[in-house]
Amino acid sequence: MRRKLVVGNWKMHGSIATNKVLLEGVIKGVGQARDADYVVCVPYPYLCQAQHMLEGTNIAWGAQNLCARGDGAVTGAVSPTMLTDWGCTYVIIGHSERRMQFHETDDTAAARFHAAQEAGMTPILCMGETREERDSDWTEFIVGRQLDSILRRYGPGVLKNSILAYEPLWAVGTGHPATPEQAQEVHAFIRARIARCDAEIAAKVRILYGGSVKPENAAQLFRMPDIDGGLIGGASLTAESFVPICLAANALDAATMHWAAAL
Ligand SMILES: O=C(CO)COP(=O)(O)O
Repeated sequence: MRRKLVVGNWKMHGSIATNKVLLEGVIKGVGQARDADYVVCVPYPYLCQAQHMLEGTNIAWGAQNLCARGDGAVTGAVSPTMLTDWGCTYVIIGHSERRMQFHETDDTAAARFHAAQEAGMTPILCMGETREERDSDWTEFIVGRQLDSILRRYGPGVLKNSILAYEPLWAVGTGHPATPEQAQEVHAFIRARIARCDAEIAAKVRILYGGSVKPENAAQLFRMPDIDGGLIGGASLTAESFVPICLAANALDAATMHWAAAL
């Protein structure tokens, strides 16, 4: 039984004042929801604020990227141990915006994925195809390649302490999410590909869906058998939209768990 997980990716949004309102709202709305896991991935300058406000709550915090190298002469970069110093337990790796705008590759994503784990954090590896790639029927080729960049280097064992996220680029920030069936199809593909290496790990790894998840569509997406929660961009920026998404995951999980326990 996989616990649902909802991760907010604030991207490059926020200020000390607006974060305070947002986090207070999320703590109030989600504080009692114990049947799923919650994380917010904030811009680096706000890690201190996130730690200060979230320590002792049921909401974890993380970063949106890291440098694979240890402390050293790398101007502008942030090392894994700097993140753990601020209590980060999660870090997003290989987001499509990093791949497209900062020329990150499968290779650098793999190195950062591994560096995050070495520092004791849980990496959230993002994968997904563009609209053109989907229209050309390349979805499985692209997502398979992105997944294999990790599997081929480190083997399936590294997935024990990691999260995978399917984020089709055509759904990110567009207001046009994948249908639950479209997302499920790719999630099942990812799980089956891992199962070829290790069936037990494949059954346990959590795979999130990201791309225009909103309160209106979260429950339908989270109900699919291979969708274990969401990676939320725009809708994670206000408590009014983020809390209902978190609660959708919580309610589903509680309901399924009770159902499973009754069997
Ligand atoms: O990129 C995303 C999360 O990482 C998804 O963004 P949106 O929810 O704004 O589509």
